[in-house]
Amino acid sequence: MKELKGINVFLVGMMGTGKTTVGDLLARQLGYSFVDTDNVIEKAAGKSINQIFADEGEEAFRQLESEVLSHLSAHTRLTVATGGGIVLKRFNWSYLHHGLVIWLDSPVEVLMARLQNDTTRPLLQNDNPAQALQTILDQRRNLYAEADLHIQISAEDRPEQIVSRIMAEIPHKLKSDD
Ligand SMILES: Nc1ncnc2c1ncn2[C@@H]1O[C@H](COP(=O)(O)OP(=O)(O)OP(=O)(O)O)[C@@H](O)[C@H]1O
Ligand SMILES: O=C(O)C1=C[C@@H](O)[C@@H](O)[C@H](O)C1
Ligand SMILES: [Mg+2]
Repeated sequence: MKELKGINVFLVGMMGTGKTTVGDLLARQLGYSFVDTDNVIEKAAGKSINQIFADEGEEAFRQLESEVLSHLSAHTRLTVATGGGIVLKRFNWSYLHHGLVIWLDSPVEVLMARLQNDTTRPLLQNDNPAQALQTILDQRRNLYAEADLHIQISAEDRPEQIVSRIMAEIPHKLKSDD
């Protein structure tokens, strides 16, 4: 899309909101390459995110996440699916704000329905994952809201529809910033 002038697009939002799923489709539509920071971290570390959290702890994971983000920011024409917690470090925003940041915002019930049988999110491996999701969203809502574009997602929205909405919104967003 020519209006973007090659700047990177970052998808932020809660676990299960669809950053990886939507990001891959969006990259194709934009003619961009797709990168997922969680996947890059897993490949670089040679182990799963669960294993990184178990062996080294969340803070070590967050350090790796910042390093990956800083490396990616040397490139252009990327659609980046970020980890749900990328917004937590103020430092990360110095990279995110060089691109266009899109918040994919799904209600906790939708996230829960999607992730209830998923064991790959370490922060949800506890007795009450629905409560954990709600607590995390409450802590991060104001941070996600710093995104340039807010896309609200309901249970019926297919990934292709979400991509269409994003494609329609991007030119408006860039124009209004002129
Ligand atoms: N719009 C959608 N409709 C139905 N299912 C979806 C939709 N978006 C994503 N999913 C499904 O929800 C699950 C979580 O999606 P995804 O892995 O893309 O989320 P994420 O935001 O990347 O999460 P994380 O931050 O943990 O990496 C996957 O099983 C995916 O297939
Ligand atoms: O929301 C979060 O804190 C996380 C989301 C995932 O993308 C992974 O980065 C990891 O499971 C942590
Ligand atoms: Mg993901």
